[in-house]
Amino acid sequence: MGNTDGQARFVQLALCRILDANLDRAREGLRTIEEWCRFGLDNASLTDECKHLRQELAHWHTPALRAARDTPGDAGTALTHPDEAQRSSVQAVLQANLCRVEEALRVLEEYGKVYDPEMGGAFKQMRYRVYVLESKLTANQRQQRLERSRLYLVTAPTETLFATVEAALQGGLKLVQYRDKTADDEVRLSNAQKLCQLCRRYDALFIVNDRVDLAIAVDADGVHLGQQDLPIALARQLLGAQRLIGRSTHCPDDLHRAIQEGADYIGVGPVYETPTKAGRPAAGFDYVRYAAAHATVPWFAIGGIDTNNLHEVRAAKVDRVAIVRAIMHAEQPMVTTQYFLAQLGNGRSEE
Ligand SMILES: Cc1ncc(COP(=O)(O)OP(=O)(O)O)c(N)n1
Ligand SMILES: Cc1nc(C(=O)O)sc1CCOP(=O)(O)O
Ligand SMILES: [Mg+2]
Repeated sequence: MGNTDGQARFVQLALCRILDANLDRAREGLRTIEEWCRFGLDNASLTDECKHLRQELAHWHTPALRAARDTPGDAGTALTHPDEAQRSSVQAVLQANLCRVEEALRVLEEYGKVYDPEMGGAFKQMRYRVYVLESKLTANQRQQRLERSRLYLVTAPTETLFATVEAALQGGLKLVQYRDKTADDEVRLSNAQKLCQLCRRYDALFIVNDRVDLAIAVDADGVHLGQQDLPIALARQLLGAQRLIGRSTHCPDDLHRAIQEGADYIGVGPVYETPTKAGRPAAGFDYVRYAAAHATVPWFAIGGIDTNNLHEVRAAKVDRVAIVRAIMHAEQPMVTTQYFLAQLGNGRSEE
């Protein structure tokens, strides 16, 4: 009998320690996420949601559970994973902390059911709220990063593909599209995988041209679709709400349709005729100025833009440009990228 009592007390104590440790874990993780929502994203509603979740956790974190804490006797405190010592980017910090919160809430849900019948349901509900937070955070992150991008490198299949893209990333580029109209799928998949990893290392968005299947396969940030490519609605179904979809536009009708169909950004061009898109006539500056006045999503002027004509393009109220040859064929892609970025700056072009 005494033994059974002892066992029951041991189980109760272990339960309290599990709940205490996971309440701490979830609260710390949420606080880490909250700081980014507040100071990094300046997003009041996401900040508020983190705070409310933390307050609800605090409500369950009773003195009885805290009293069970035995940090010196906890065999787990010395265990760390090498990944914890180093995070490659803010994204990695957020991802790790979202996982941490979700895992902790799952543990709280399972063991909480034994401790207090109301705990299971409460933590389950919180876990779903964290999934929603994660979706909003991911979608918002990509949109915000897109908004901040003024220079968009669209690749061409050169022998120095990876070195050139890496040089541009070292120059500060934050948005890359993999475009290769001729390679076999096997090569495209492998190139897209490598470029995607490269972009992750430099905290840059990675978009795949034309191919929704490749974008999904390599977990890209989005896809770019031309007027002859898949409809946006179908791509959205396949890619989900969080990935970016870009659409090429060549005239005002294209622009309004793309925005109405839910494109996250549009290409506007060709500004000048270009051998990269041989046979397509220039859309010209009238259309560029129309886009400047009417586009309600980020838009990138594209087609024949280089360091010599950038000032003329800027004068047509262009804040964002997409470039193929001027960077892919540059002698010094890093320096050229830095030049474009410096010229594009952060603000609006001269009135
Ligand atoms: C940013 C950007 N704008 C336009 C295009 C051209 O897309 P599309 O008309 O589908 O032509 P291809 O690139 O597929 O030949 C683009 N890729 N990126
Ligand atoms: C791929 C592409 N799309 C265009 C459009 O107008 O939709 S122009 C273009 C080619 C841009 O290449 P470059 O910078 O070498 O001129
Ligand atoms: Mg296309």
